[in-house]
Amino acid sequence: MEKLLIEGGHPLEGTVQISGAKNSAVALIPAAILADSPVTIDNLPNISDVETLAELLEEIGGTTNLEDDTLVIHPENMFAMPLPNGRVKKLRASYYMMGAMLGKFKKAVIGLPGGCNLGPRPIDQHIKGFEALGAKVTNEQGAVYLQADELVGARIYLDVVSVGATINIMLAAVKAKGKTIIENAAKEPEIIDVATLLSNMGANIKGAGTNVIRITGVDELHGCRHSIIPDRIETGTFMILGAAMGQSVLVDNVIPDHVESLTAKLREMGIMVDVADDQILVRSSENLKSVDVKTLVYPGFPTDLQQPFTSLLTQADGVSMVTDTIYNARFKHIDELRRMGANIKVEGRSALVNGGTPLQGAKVRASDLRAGASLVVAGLMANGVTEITGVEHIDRGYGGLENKLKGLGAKIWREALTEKELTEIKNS
Ligand SMILES: CC(=O)N[C@H]1[C@@H](OP(=O)(O)OP(=O)(O)OC[C@H]2O[C@@H](n3ccc(=O)[nH]c3=O)[C@H](O)[C@@H]2O)O[C@H](CO)[C@@H](O)[C@@H]1O
Ligand SMILES: C=C(OP(=O)(O)O)C(=O)O
Repeated sequence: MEKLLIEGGHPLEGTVQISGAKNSAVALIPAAILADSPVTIDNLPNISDVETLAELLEEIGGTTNLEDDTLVIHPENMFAMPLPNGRVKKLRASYYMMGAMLGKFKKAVIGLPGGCNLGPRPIDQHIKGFEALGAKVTNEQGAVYLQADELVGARIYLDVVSVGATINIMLAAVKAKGKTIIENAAKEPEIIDVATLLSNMGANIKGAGTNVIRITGVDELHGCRHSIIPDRIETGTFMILGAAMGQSVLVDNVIPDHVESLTAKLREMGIMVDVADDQILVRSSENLKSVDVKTLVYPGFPTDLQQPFTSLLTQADGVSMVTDTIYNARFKHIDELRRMGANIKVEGRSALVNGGTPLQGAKVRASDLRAGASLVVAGLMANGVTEITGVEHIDRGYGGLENKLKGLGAKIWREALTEKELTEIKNS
């Protein structure tokens, strides 16, 4: 196990290339199960979630070949191998194995997923969708058992707007008999990306990116080649870093529309944000203004940027209120920011950030992926050295983070954990 060390206070300058989107990649890889010939996915991020999913595909008899940022998936010999334990617990997106395997084999056994601990993350809407398509679903000893004689299209209204449920139902429905209509569907760009891949495989999907998705089932899906959209959360993280420490940070290979809510908030804070076709230039400012922010479903402010954005707000003048309407317990980073000198109070779903307190380097722990991002932002702004453990969470979603930051002039490096630190973590 490793830790990240950051010597704070160095300005950032230069260009950073954004990788393919994690939350697309982790759905596109399971989607390939549905094809009957090879699927090639380009622009993959170099993250552990991608590795874990490729390994899961191998467990069910597939072969995968990862070279640079391209993954070739051979689904021809896959079978309905039960996956009740093991790797499925390492990430959230293993839930897509349910929809994809149900769609392909009409049965699946998948352990309940892992992923970031953000408070309760039920999958009742996924199950509701599978059942509406005709599957019998039971939950036994921490694994979900799915079985259908045949899948038949249905009208499914999501009680909660859910990215995972929308994609999972699409995966299960593309080969079902007849028409499926998903109402109150999520509209995130990653959903359009998955629908694009499935359509290129031969699926018939209309309305992805709106709140009603119509799918007409087809008998066969074939292989194809697909390039992943840029990661809007990595884009936003580097924009926040630019706002925090950037003399001038050019975030390259992005889709600016996907981060409009963040661009607007940064401008409200007094940050200069220049938007071009596929690049965003961010320059910090001496006087950051406090702002209130509320996370919402897309195109609202993304919950996945709430934590890194909170770190930036610690340096704004005045009090900012951060409200997470998606995950009410996504505040595990706050205690760690307090260790670094931040003045933040959590009240219910909101964090009140009393800005303008200088941050000091400290030993902190990333409890989840974006908590890790928030501590990296804080560490770069702080005086002295910050040591971040829990790096395995950061590695689930940010590929080559140190190299990208070093390229901008940051002083950041990795070290192996000492025996004492390993024991402390085990006992905590
Ligand atoms: C792998 C992946 O793509 N992860 C993203 C996905 O997670 P994930 O797909 O898990 O998130 P959802 O969009 O499903 O969750 C949104 C809200 O709906 C609730 N809910 C969800 C499903 C369900 O069956 N029942 C239910 O009540 C959740 O508890 C949460 O409060 O979208 C989240 C919200 O943008 C992001 O933070 C995650 O980065
Ligand atoms: C919450 C996240 O990831 P996951 O859903 O994979 O846990 C995230 O990417 O911020």
